[in-house]
Amino acid sequence: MEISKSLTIAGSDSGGGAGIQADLKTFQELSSYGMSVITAVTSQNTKGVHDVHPIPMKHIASQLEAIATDVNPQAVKTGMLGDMDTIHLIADRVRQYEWKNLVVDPVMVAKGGARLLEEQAVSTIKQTLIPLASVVTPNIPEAEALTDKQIKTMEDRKEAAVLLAQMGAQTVIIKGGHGTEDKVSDLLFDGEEFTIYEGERYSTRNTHGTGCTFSAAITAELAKGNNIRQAVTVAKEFIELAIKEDLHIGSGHGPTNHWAYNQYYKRNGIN
Ligand SMILES: Nc1ncnc2c1ncn2[C@@H]1O[C@H](COP(=O)(O)OP(=O)(O)O)[C@@H](O)[C@H]1O
Ligand SMILES: Cc1ncc(COP(=O)(O)O)c(N)n1
Repeated sequence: MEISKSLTIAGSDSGGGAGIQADLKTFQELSSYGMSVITAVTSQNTKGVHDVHPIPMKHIASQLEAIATDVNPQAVKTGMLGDMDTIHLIADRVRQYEWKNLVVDPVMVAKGGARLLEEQAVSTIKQTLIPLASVVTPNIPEAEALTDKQIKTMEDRKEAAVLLAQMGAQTVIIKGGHGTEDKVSDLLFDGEEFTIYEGERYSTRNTHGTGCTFSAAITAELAKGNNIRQAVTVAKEFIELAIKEDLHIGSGHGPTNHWAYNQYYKRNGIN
């Protein structure tokens, strides 16, 4: 059996809940071999982001090259990119190496409020990365920033999804974690049809890294050859269980439980 390979291009979270660490844990749990290109090292814990050290461009490029000249990933995701130059570099290399199944998680601001992307770089994401995306996965504030639209209702979300598809993304998923409804609903638009993935909204502070984990799960499933709807179905179940069965680590916004999906299936005797 050929092993699927997934790559994350993102920031490191020393606290282990988001960024590269969440992505690699998710790839591992979903049986896809994980690789990483680190764009920045954050000094972070469940209480917030305390420091950010951007990785020099030259070294981001050499990490990308090291991967491309040896092991080809079947799916690639982006997370924290920091600035315009990094976005340009990554878009350029994704094209050059002909990497397919690009999942763009347009990370802008951490749950604690720290900016992880400079404000002027929002338009660079729109112009250079979204046109290459198989899937773009903004949360509601990110979708607002990318479309310059206020999003209050499901109709607003649908209009924003259409705008993001017009920017060139093949599939758009506007995540509903920041919504105010009792249920949490993620809206998928594939250029033709809307699908709403609705689930329980769990009341917990342990949601650090939910977006990273969700997009990493989509990436791992695409790397295995699944289509986007199959990938989102698994990713929804993975993130729901990771939030529901929370771990209570740290004194702030704790991480999600990356073991929960596999433990659930073991407990229920399903393989
Ligand atoms: N309290 C919650 N209960 C259940 N699912 C949630 C909750 N918060 C977020 N999610 C799910 O986690 C994923 C990430 O959502 P969101 O929080 O909107 O993204 P981000 O972490 O990028 O801000 C989505 O699939 C969303 O539906
Ligand atoms: C390195 C890194 N990447 C992404 C996030 C976003 O995660 P969240 O929105 O849950 O804080 C983060 N906090 N740190």
